[in-house]
Order: sequence, then C-alpha cells, then structure tokens
Amino acid sequence: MKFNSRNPSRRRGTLVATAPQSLRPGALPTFTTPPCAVQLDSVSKVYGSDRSEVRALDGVTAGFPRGTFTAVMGPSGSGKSTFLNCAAGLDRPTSGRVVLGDTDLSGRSETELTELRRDRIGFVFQAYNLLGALTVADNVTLPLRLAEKPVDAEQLASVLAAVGLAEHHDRRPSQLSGGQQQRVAIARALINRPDLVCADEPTGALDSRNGRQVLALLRKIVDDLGQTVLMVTHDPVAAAQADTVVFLADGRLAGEMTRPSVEQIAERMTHLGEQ
Ligand SMILES: Nc1ncnc2c1ncn2[C@@H]1O[C@H](COP(=O)(O)OP(=O)(O)OP(=O)(O)O)[C@@H](O)[C@H]1O
Repeated sequence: MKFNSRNPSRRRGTLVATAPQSLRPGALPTFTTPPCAVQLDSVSKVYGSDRSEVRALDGVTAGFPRGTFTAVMGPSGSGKSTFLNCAAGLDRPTSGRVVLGDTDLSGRSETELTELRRDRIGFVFQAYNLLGALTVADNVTLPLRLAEKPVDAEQLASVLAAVGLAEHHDRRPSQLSGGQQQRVAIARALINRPDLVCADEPTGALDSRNGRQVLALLRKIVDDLGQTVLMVTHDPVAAAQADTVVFLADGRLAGEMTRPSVEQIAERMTHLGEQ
C-alpha cells in the first residue's frame, strides 16, 4: 500500500509523560517514549480578563508519541476542546508552548500556523464539515489543492481504500450515510499524511453502528498506517478504543489510564464529575 505504514507495532503502556512542572525556561520535558507527534509544555489558556477571566487550561504538560491513539475526557467545561485546539495550533496558549514534531508553534504568524495545520494536521469534527457541492474525491483531495500540491491518483485511491470508500469516489456527501461521510472526513484528514490527526467528538453525530465503524477506522489508521490520533470524546465506548485515556478536570491533567475498559472509564468519569 502506498499510504505507507510508519509504525506497524501497536504501542501500549505509558503514553502521556507528565513531566515535572519545574522545568528550566526553554527546556522541553524529557519523555520516556520519544519521538512525540505533539508535546504541550506547561500550557495555560486564559480567556477574558479580570473578573470575567476563565482559566481553560492550567499548566498542562503532556506528550503524545507517534503511532498512538489517545482519548481526552473530562467533565463539560474541563478544557478538552481548548486542549485539542492548542495542540492543533487552532488556538494560541496564553503561556507555555506546543511543539509539533520538532516545530515549536510559539510565535508563529497566523499564515504560518494556517500552513502548518493544512500540511501537517488532519482534522475530524463531529459535523464532518464536507463541502456538499464536491464529490468524495474532491473533498478528500481539497487539502492538497489548497496547498497547490499535485493530486496523485494512486494516493487518493489508497486513502479511499483505507477508509472503505473506493466505490464511492464520485458521490456527493448527501448521497452517503453519516458514517460514510465521517469516513470521507477521515480520508481528507489522512491525504497529507499528517503528523497528527485531531478528532473532536468524531462519533457524536452517529448512531452506535456507524460510530463503531468510525472508531474501528481510527484504530486502524493508528495500527496499520502509524498515524497519531488525539480524540476528544464524552463517550466511554469511544475512549476505550484508545491506547491511553487522559482525563482533564478544571483545566488540569487529572490522570491517565492505559487500555482501560468502558466500565473503568465510566467509573473514573463519575468520580471526576463529583470533584
Ligand atoms: N472563546 C472562549 N471565550 C471564553 N471562554 C471560553 C472560550 N472557549 C472556552 N471557554 C471556557 O473555557 C472552559 C473550557 O472550555 P472547553 O470548551 O475547552 O471545555 P470542554 O471540556 O471541551 O467542554 P464541553 O465538554 O462542554 O465541550 C469553559 O469554562 C469555557 O466556558
């Protein structure tokens, strides 16, 4: 397959290294399982000011090794979307830094961040965000065309085959089920062979059968293609597909679990909600 495996071995065990908080300025924490697709180093995000200030993230340090699948969970308002948005360069931390591969995102211009996101990060959203006027093939190759890169027919075919949509090349999104549309979105996220795939509630709009298929596909792109997936979810069933589940509470890391069961995740969430 041209869409090549970079990490066929499925990694388990400690995924997120929560480094000591007392880092010397400018130093990245030492992670036990390098290299990381993305690292957050003492990242805080504050919205508003003075009395309306909200500290959405509070000194979060975490690293996500390449070829791993991580779910981010926490109560509503705990900072999950802010965490994902900072990791993906969609939002700028108020302090701390985010390093994508070996690229520090701090101080980058909006244009540079836009290009980094376009070229190196794949996004999958709850609402699919496909363009209804375009065919499946044109939706999938849009990131390439926006970057003025050539569209390689073989690459397109292999990505569509990887998500099980080879037959639906010329269909419009309205001619597909919700699950199929989300698989188109995943193919679009993969077309650039990104360093990181960020998924925000990717099964939130799907019934359980389609949701299971999408989760199995996210698992497959990690196991077979060596992709790195960071997924925000409220759903313990979805999170149980991940190698590691990271919990947030009040903008801070509140622990992690390695290959937990649905029941273990649900129980942990119940206790987080009580805090
Ligand atoms: N643009 C913004 N302006 C002001 N406050 C914000 C903004 N975005 C998020 N917040 C606040 O930051 C905190 C964290 O929000 P965030 O959306 O990251 O949480 P979440 O865990 O993803 O929540 P949910 O599960 O409900 O989607 C919340 O208190 C939220 O109200």
